[in-house]
Amino acid sequence: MEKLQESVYKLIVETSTNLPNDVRRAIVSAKAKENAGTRAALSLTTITDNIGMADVNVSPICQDTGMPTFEIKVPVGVNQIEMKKAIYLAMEQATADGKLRPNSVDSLTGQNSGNNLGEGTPVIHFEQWEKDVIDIRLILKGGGCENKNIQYSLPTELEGLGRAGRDLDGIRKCIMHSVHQAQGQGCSAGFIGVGIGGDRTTSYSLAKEQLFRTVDDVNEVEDLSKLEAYVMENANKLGIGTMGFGGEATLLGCKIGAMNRLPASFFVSVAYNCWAYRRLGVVLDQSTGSIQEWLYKDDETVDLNSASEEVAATTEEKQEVREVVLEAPITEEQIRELQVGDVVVINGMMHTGRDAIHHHLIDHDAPIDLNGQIIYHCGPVMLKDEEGQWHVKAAGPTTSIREEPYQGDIMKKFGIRAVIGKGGMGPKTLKALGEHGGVYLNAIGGAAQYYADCIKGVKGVDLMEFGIPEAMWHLEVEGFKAIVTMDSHGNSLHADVAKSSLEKLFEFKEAVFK
Ligand SMILES: O=C(O)C[C@H](O)C(=O)O
Ligand code: SF4
Repeated sequence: MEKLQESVYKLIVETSTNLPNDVRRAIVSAKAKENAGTRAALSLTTITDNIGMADVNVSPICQDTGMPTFEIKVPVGVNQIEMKKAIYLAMEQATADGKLRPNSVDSLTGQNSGNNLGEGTPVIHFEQWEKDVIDIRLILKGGGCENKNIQYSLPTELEGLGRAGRDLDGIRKCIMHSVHQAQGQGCSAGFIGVGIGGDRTTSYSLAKEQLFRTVDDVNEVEDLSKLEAYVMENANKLGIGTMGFGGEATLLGCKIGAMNRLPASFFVSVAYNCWAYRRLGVVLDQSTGSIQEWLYKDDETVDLNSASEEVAATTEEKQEVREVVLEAPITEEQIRELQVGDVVVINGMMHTGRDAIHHHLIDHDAPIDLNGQIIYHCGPVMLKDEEGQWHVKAAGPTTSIREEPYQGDIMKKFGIRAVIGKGGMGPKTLKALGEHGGVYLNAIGGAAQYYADCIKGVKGVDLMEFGIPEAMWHLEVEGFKAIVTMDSHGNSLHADVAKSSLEKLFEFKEAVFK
């Protein structure tokens, strides 16, 4: 198995940097359905540009390279202990090369292991089979979409949909509800895997297994096939849209599996995967470990730009967008002029801050003067060169709602004027934006290459003890674009979309599968 480590390394790099064709086709076809010039179409263009940049740069599509999960089938007699060792070495190498972000954190101390290895990371599942080759599939599913997974225990009452019983229609309601509760926070438009039955653990595993089916795969079970088709048609009527900005494309794939359950239990588990649906596989020679075949790859070069031009030529509808250039330090007056829908173009400095920093700043001083400054909710992939200079390898926004308990207080305490993130924030932050004179800017989740390209210099780093993703990086940017989705006048696009999509969810209350 002398080639095994190298083969696994290639699998990791390709999975992190090169989105499979079935996913590309789904994204391109979603883009074709959005009217040119709308926020949804512009977001999808950023996403397709980002996919292309990751190809060229051979760098992570999204900075969150997720929980690496290997599903492996081996012939009887293959040494699984040796295989694990090779996987660990490949993981370390991919992390050192900036293809994976160091993502394994001690749950009690918060210490980042730095090499993506640790208790429970990576996830490796082995299964024996009768074939004489090794099949390794890898999924890199990020934390933001993982947080939007949901499990239902039937029967239950669902907001907007009423009673969900222990039948196909109850399952239908759970799935519709799951898409609604995710809103844009898992970087919609997304893909869902659904597991019906099992116990709480196996139900979720079954849901995740569905994510290994290709987007165009048709379910062999007739009832499930009908349900998959129903969900694809109707979840997209909720109007949540890409990034939760509203629009036609909310869900790009739905795959459902069922397994037996206990008489007393009836679980429906939904695994939500963002548009950055990174999963690939390889078939390996069992004696050398060399790659014989790639899975989820085909020879087509999917044209990432085709759809937008076609639609631009045939549609007249365009949203008028006002562009405002900002450079820190920003005054309260500048912030008060901004309205939901404006596009802000940022030049100059911004500072990253996410979970650990927000927790820290509540009862500590900031390492720099943050008055009038911009905080970017981002945990980048960084590499240090031989001269000790840091370089940004990937730097998209993280889900902002996690900072909801802290954000308003921190903005007021330090005089911060703008925060950039994705998925929006809640009423506490909205109120603080009004009182203090602050703004929330939504960047496109997952577009880590696109934003890394706007970062022209790393001017320093503080609080490195929190690990690379959680440290405070001081970044100089040029032409960094984000959309005002919460302003200082009490307006929130996120609250509006949550409300209108809930009203639409009510329309799916009546039984469909009797
Ligand atoms: O950890 C991150 O960088 C982002 C995360 O995947 C998220 O979606 O919030
Ligand atoms: S930031 Fe968005 S695209 Fe990236 S892993 Fe998180 S949910 Fe996925």
